[in-house]
Amino acid sequence: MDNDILKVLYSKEQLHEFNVKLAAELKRDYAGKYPLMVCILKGAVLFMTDLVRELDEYVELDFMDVSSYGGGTESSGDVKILKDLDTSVKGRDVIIVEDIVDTGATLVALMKLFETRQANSVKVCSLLDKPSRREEEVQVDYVGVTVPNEFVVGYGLDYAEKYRNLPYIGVLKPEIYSK
Ligand SMILES: O=P(O)(O)OC[C@H]1O[C@H](OP(=O)(O)OP(=O)(O)O)[C@H](O)[C@@H]1O
Ligand code: HPA
Ligand SMILES: [Mg+2]
Repeated sequence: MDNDILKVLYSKEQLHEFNVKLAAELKRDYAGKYPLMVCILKGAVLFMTDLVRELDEYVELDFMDVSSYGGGTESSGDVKILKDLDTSVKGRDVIIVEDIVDTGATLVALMKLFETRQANSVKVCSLLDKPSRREEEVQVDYVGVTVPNEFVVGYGLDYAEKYRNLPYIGVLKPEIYSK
């Protein structure tokens, strides 16, 4: 897999630092609150499992699978719920945990949904933010790092379902996309 990578953007050590920073912000804002942390599958799974280990607070975890990218690098803009939550969000303080906010389409759909379901509060914690590609206006409350306008893979992020298990985040060699 390493051979397919053009450059590493964030090393394993840097990703750990982002998690420590984000956990400190969440601890400060959610002390004594027992938030419901919603991991958006599949991309956010590695991030959320590392983030919560830095938290040292009571939190509830749930998982939702939504998808808009199919196998490629462009959002279809059509967000489908593939797996819904097990928990009711009514009256809860929800933290949406994302690996990346790109066009914003996924988040807009989720914010609307949780509002309809009467969550007490909904905030967004995303490891990566790519504001250069935004098509929908969304507020990302907690950001690990702002990324350049490149398609990134690793640490949960895929290209055609591959590379999620890379321990770092990087950019693929151009020839990988033409295969
Ligand atoms: O801001 P957007 O343009 O909506 O893009 C961000 C979303 O796209 C990716 O998920 P994807 O739909 O590819 O599913 P996956 O997490 O299973 O890869 C990523 O994990 C975010 O959830
Ligand atoms: O840059 C990205 N990489 C992988 N998946 C994604 N989904 C939205 N943006 C990206
Ligand atoms: Mg994806």
